[in-house]
Amino acid sequence: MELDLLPLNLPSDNEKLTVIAGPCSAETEEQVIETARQLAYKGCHIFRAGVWKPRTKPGGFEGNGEAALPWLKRVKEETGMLTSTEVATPEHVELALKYDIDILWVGARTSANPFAMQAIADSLQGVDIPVLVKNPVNPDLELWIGAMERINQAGVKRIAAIHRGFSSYDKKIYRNLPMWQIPIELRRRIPELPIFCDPSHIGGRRELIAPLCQQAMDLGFDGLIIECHCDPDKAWSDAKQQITPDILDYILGLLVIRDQSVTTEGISALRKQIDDLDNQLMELLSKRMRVCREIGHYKKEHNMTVLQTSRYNEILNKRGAQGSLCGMDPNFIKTIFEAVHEESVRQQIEIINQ
Ligand SMILES: O=C(O)C(=O)C[C@]1(C(=O)O)C=C[C@@H](O)C=C1
Repeated sequence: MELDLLPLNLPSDNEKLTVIAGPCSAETEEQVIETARQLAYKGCHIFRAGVWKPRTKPGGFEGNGEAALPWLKRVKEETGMLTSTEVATPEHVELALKYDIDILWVGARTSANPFAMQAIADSLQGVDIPVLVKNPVNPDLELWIGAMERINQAGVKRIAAIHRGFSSYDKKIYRNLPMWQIPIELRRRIPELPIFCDPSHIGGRRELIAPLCQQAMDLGFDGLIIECHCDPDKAWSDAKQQITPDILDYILGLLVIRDQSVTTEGISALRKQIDDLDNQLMELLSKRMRVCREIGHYKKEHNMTVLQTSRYNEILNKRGAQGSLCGMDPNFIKTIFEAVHEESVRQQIEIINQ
């Protein structure tokens, strides 16, 4: 199924970029209004605040619920900013609409659950409101697209994806692994779908927000959703990843926004070189596979196993080291040769079973 989309039609902060900013959670009326005022002063057009907070464990602050929605309404009245919040159930949708929230987003735990997505989609039948869908917690592109298809089937055409990274046991650098290849594949599959980056949840730490924003711009993302708090150290949730409106302004000021309208004419000669090199790679690969098939016949005649671990290891180590010397990431080389070996094994298995 293809998504039937319309432009989001959201105000941009500096012509090219849509920024949504505000606290992780709407804690108190004062905190919401103060943060919103500071953001509006810095030229921010869209305010975010979590009202219902899905926490990993019980006992944490789970949001003020409906009580916080009039605060967001006040933000809109007093600053002119659009407001947005996370919805996870049809009741949330109903209440958000009742309080004139302008933009809804669906969180990563909800987009991972088709039943929850369908219930939200059903509650949005006939409603024209932009809906931003975060990637599911697990790196499953089909699930992410499926979540957006459900919303789209309900008649919502202003849809965007939010890349918030993927949950992982390894939290050494990032809170959620960016796995950029997944939003890149989403862009390849649905080029007209706007993609926002959520550097706060990917990074989980203030220091990572600026480089993550830049990376998103380098990849041609359409917007950013960033957690901002008037007093981040005192935040009731996700304190480490929230920044002040001042810092946000500083980060956005330094951001280099790439020009997507530049034509690729100037690099056509270089692309021709790439085409020639790719052709050579293809020829070499097919020559290599021919030799592998020959080995396959030999293995069949001599009743040998296809998998030869010590040779496979030798190749991975040798080529990995060679890759480093040529300025390439050894993991990249490993991935390439793993794939080559996989195909070689597949072809040999076919041969020995003929
Ligand atoms: O050297 C072999 O035995 C091969 O069949 C070639 C090859 C390869 O593709 O490089 C394939 C399978 C083996 O596991 C090891 C290496």
